[in-house]
Amino acid sequence: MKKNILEILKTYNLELNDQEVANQVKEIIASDYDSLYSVENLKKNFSLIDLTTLNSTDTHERAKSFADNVNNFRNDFDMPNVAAICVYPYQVPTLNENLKAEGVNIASVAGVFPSSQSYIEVKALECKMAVEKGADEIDIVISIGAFLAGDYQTVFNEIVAQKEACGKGHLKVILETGELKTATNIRTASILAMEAGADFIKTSTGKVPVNATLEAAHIMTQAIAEYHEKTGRMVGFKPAGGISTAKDAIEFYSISNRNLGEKWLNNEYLRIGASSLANNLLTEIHKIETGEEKTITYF
Ligand SMILES: O=C[C@H](O)COP(=O)(O)O
Repeated sequence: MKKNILEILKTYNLELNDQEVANQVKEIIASDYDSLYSVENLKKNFSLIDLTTLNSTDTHERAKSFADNVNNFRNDFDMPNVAAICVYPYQVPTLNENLKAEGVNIASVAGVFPSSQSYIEVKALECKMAVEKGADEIDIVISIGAFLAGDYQTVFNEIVAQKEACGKGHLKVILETGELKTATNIRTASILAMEAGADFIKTSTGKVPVNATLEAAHIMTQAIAEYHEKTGRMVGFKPAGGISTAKDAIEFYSISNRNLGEKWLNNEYLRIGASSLANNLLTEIHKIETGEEKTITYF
C-alpha cells in the first residue's frame, strides 16, 4: 500500500522563517569559513565533485573526453579524483565503456531532466534504462508544478516509482530549490523526498535562474540531520548549479560541516554538482602550493 505523505508530513514541524535562515547562514560563514579554507579542504572538495556537462550540445565524444581526462587524472595530479561523472542517459554506455578510473562512479540524470514534465512511466523507464546501461547513480527532479500546486502525494509517488525503477542505483532527488521560493517549501520538499526513499537530496539542476544557495543548503542539511535523528538513515546532500569558485565550494562545505558533521564529509554522503568548479579548484590549489598564478584547464 502507498504511504500517505500528508500524514507523514504532519509529524514534522515544517514552518521556517526565511529571515532567520538567512541570519543563521551569515553566522555560520562568518564563524567557520576562514578556518575551513585550506588546501586540504580544497582537495577534499575536489573529491566531492560530480563532474558535469549536461549541455544541449553534448555528444558521445564529449562524454568520452571527460572519461579520458578522469582516467588520466591521477597520473597528472597527486590528489584524489572526482567522485563521479554526471551525463545524460544516452551517454551512459559511452562512460561504461571508457571510464576506468578507480572509485569514480557513473551518474546519469533521468526522469526527463531538467523539467520532469512527462508521464511517470517515461520517467521511470529512463531511470531503469540508465541503470541497466551502467549508471551507478541517478539524478531526477521532483515534479515542481505539482509540488507548488500542493499535490504532495503525486510528487511523493513519483519519487517512490523512480526509486524502485533504479533498483541498485543510488537515487539523488533534485528539489530545484530556486523554484520553490520559500524556506518552508524547501524544508517540506526535503522531508518529502527523504521519506520517499531518496539516497541524496540535491538543490538544483543548474538550468533555472536561481540555483544552489547557501540558505537552501542550510535548510536541506538541517532536514537531513533531523531525518537521521528520527529514522537512523543517513541521506546524502548535493548542492549543484552555479557553484564554480573555491570560495563557493568552501562556503557550501562550511554549511555541511556545521549541520551534518564529520560522518557526512566524504563523497559517499556529500557531493557537489558542477561543470566549472574542478578547473578552478585545481588552479587555486596550484596557487597556494606553489605561489604561481596559472590557470589550469584540465577538464
Ligand atoms: O548537476 C549539476 C549542474 O547541472 C551543474 O550546474 P553548473 O553548470 O551551474 O555547474
